[in-house]
Amino acid sequence: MSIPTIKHVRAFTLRGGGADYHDQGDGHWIDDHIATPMSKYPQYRQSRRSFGINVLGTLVVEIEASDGTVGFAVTTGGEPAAYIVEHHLARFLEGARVTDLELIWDQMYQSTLYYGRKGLVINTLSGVDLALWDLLGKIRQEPVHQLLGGAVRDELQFYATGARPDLAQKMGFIGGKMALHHGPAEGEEGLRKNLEELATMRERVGKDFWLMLDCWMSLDLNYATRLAQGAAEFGLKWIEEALPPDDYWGYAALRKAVPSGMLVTTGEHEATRWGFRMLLEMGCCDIIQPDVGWCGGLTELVKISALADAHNTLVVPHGSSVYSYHFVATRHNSPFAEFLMMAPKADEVVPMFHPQLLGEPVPENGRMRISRLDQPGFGVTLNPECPLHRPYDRGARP
Ligand SMILES: C[C@H](O)[C@H](O)CC(=O)C(=O)O
Ligand SMILES: [Mg+2]
Repeated sequence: MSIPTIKHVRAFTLRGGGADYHDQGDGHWIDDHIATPMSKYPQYRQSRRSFGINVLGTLVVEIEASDGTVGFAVTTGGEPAAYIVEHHLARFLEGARVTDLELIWDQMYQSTLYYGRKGLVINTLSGVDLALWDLLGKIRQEPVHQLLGGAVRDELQFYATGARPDLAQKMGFIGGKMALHHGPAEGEEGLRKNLEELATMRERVGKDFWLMLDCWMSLDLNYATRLAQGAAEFGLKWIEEALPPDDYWGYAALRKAVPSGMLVTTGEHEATRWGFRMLLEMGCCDIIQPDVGWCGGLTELVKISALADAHNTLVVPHGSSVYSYHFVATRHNSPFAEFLMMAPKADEVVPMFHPQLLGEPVPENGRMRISRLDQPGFGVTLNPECPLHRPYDRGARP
């Protein structure tokens, strides 16, 4: 059986929402006084865009096979990621077989170790890996969830991340996760406001609806512990990413300090099996939340998930739309998924990577039938109305 080879790899950039979901306009809930590690500087407190959260933009990776099939993926990374793809990573793909996922992953990872390991480089590698899975699915005419071993359930269930868990409840989601608004630099008054916002939302949604707080790396152990203790009264289900990602010791201590029954979650800014090994072996959290577009791609997420399973830890991937849906469908230890509310007021369901993808499925009544994912590859196409820019064009290969 002849297996197509990879003919050409191309990297493009795109602006305006999509995979770089923080790249939104004024008045969006996702940029409205959200606590961050930069909140200690008053001038960077009101807007995350003010400190550059959206400087990178979206990276689009396209991989063309010798039979003319093209796979693609989007992630965060923009122009510097495009440079890494075109000038460094492409060499490990062009000429390889489209089935060489493990070999290509290892070569991309080992060859960038001296400047990579986490962050931008692993985002980039993840984008390439996802594009390769898309290509393989298209060549085999199978959805990625089938390539992964097949779905273990008929539908996905979602919680919603956004400013309005009360509306998410009406839309059928199983829970709502709000961004924390005030960090330690805003003192006792900020802490009180955080708890008041939670109390108000609990009153609106009633007793049983899940409510979670996303702290986006903004707290210290003392503040996080006091927040968790204060939030217990309002039935907080989990406290997310309370501490900087490198503070494994802080997470382990926080997990012991939170009120019984409250979960500690983290991992969206962690990468590779080696990073997640730290979280798992140190007992840092109850749920890990890798982002498949940032943690090393699908090839790596499968390994991270197996490691988590052996530690009796759930894997609920961060955001990432179809790239997460195909994965969650296939794992017993991923019982539900996240849906990021990208409508500016979080008052309606719009596709998570809008406007960059076409054919991106969304939850209906908080659920999605797996059959919605039954298209070759990840089942999405690039929206031709979003203008692609190829900053490091190496031209077409013969
Ligand atoms: C709302 C959070 O600050 C962030 O923008 C998204 C996130 O961390 C999550 O969905 O989880
Ligand atoms: Mg988060």
